[in-house]
Amino acid sequence: MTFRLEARHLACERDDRWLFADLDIEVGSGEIVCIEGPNGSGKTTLLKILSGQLADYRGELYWCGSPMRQVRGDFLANLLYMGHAPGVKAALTPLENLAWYQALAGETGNENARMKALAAVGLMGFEDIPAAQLSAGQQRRIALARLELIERPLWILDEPFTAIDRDGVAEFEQRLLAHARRGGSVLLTTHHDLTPLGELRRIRLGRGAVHAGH
Ligand SMILES: Nc1ncnc2c1ncn2[C@@H]1O[C@H](COP(=O)(O)OP(=O)(O)OP(=O)(O)O)[C@@H](O)[C@H]1O
Repeated sequence: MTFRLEARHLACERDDRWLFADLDIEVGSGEIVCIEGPNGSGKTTLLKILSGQLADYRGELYWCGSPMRQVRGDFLANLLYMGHAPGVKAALTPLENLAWYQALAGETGNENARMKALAAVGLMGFEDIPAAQLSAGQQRRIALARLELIERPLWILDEPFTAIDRDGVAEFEQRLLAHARRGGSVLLTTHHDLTPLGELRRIRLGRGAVHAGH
């Protein structure tokens, strides 16, 4: 399947200033797009708009060429969004967290697949320990196991590498690349330096560049 998410003339105002204005973005099969910019430049806001979580913006979103409001259900069925916070339930074990993610995605799955996903993110041996007792990086790895477990072509990831160690970042970067090479796509923010690759495009947001002027 080939697909494309497009934003045209996107603009968003916060606190009487434009975070971005007249912004065009496209991401399609096989592409990785990294949104860069300093703290407060609007990266999280932009990813929330592109993943359909915010409505207070100007401009148009299209999924596979159709206006988003007409194809929202299809778009959401193809999207895996991972927010800034890891979104891990502290009282649940890694295995239970993965079962919970699957339930949210409308899937039942099986324990073998969940164990395989945990092994892939380096959590073998920790599967039955409540997440509250795991380190910040291990909790982030539980969240990242979703990428292994839930098959969605478009990944929108807000700071996915927070608290991940250097070797882990290199491994996850390879996972993003493998996803793109299988025809998937990734839209992400990260303060890590990603390896420059053919699949990677960068979009830079500025800080408080334009005042809204009312
Ligand atoms: N709901 C909101 N209401 C008012 N202002 C907001 C809201 N959400 C975000 N902002 C403001 O918009 C600006 C951009 O925030 P955003 O979280 O998108 O930045 P960011 O580039 O992701 O930052 P960081 O690198 O620190 O994560 C900030 O100044 C923030 O205070």
